[in-house]
Amino acid sequence: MDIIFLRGLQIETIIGIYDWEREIRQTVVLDLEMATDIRRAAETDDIAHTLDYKAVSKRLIEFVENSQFFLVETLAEKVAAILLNEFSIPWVRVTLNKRGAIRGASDVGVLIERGEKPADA
Ligand SMILES: Nc1nc2c(c(=O)[nH]1)N=C([C@H](O)[C@@H](O)CO)CN2
Repeated sequence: MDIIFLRGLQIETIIGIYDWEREIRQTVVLDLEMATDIRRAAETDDIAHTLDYKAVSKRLIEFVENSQFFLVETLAEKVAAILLNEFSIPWVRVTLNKRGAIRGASDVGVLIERGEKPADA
């Protein structure tokens, strides 16, 4: 199984359970691992035969910037669903970091895996 990864995608959004969090935008950081067979693209050297990580980042920036969820769990689940359903990715690992949300901790968030890992061809 091959993986296309995208790390450290910072997006500003409304997220949080407290009243003050509904009034401001906070940064979430996405790390993505997306199962994709890259061999055809490597043979043909053609973007049409692979997952376009630029298209993924554009779609997620647009979605997350316009979202207003309370929980990091909900946002991570929605991000995973977009990847599986709109980009036909069979398996994803999504790490959503609400950096700095907990005093004394550098990072907090969720890591989820969704879909089925393809068997190696
Ligand atoms: N499991 C979770 N716990 C908490 C969340 C969350 O989204 N999932 N959110 C908060 C607050 O919004 C926090 O991030 C603000 O400091 C608290 N716990």
